[in-house]
Amino acid sequence: MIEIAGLAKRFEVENPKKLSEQEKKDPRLKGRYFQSVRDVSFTCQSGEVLGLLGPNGAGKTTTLRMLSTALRPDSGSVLIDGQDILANPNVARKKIGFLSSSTGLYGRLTGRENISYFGELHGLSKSTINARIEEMADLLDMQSFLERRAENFSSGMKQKVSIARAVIHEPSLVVLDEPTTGLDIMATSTVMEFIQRLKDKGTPVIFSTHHLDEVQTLCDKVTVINQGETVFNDSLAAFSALSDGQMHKSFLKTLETESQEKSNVVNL
Ligand SMILES: Nc1ncnc2c1ncn2[C@@H]1O[C@H](COP(=O)(O)OP(=O)(O)OP(=O)(O)O)[C@@H](O)[C@H]1O
Repeated sequence: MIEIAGLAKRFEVENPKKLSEQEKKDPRLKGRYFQSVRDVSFTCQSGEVLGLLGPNGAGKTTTLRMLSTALRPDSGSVLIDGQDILANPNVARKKIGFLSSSTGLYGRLTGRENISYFGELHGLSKSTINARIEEMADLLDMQSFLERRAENFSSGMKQKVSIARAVIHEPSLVVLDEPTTGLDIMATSTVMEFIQRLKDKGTPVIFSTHHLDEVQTLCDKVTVINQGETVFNDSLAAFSALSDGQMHKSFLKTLETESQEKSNVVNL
């Protein structure tokens, strides 16, 4: 189980001229700092899939990077199975499988070598790595390109190898930043089936997405972030009930939530 409470992260603005027009008007901009994440809280238990939603720039990636220890929060806590991961980042790296939206593959290595390299970094034996790769090659439909160099992979091939690489060590929590962005329908459904399989095994999965159909199909819980703050945190059923099952309307409704009402909506 993972418990996140009161996460916050601000960045120093190096060049205010480079801010977008939207960022210049954003209430999170305070002098020389942009408060990307102001107050984010949610929990995800064994066997649950949590969908993290929010408009562009809401703070989803920043939040997921803090969970994965790639970024250190300014305040707040992250507990995995009761362990404080901010105090024990190495424990966290063993327990979490993180798919970042920006990490690339090594182009000169084959798909297999890219995955294997991460397995070695995690201290797995050659035989364990090979067995895991075989299993994931089937689940993620990678057999046809596993021995090819990654430099000419399509987006779908890259994403499948990146996912396999992120979970090679069988982490107890999987965090995926927009896992299906840019993928075609076949690759998307393979990735979704893979998430479903993790769920069936009892592994909690947290993933960010802009695709509400994925949330409807896979998620038990929904967390919506707007301008760096949690504005909704409850079950999929409660999210759906905000607007008689019309997911996009539910989403828009959560964004209308005033801060004063937040404490009523956020149900930790
Ligand atoms: N290293 C950084 N330095 C300065 N500002 C940053 C940094 N990282 C993120 N931000 C800003 O913080 C805000 C939140 O960014 P983040 O990438 O977390 O949003 P997001 O919800 O993942 O958006 P999207 O849906 O577009 O991927 C954005 O305005 C972004 O420009």
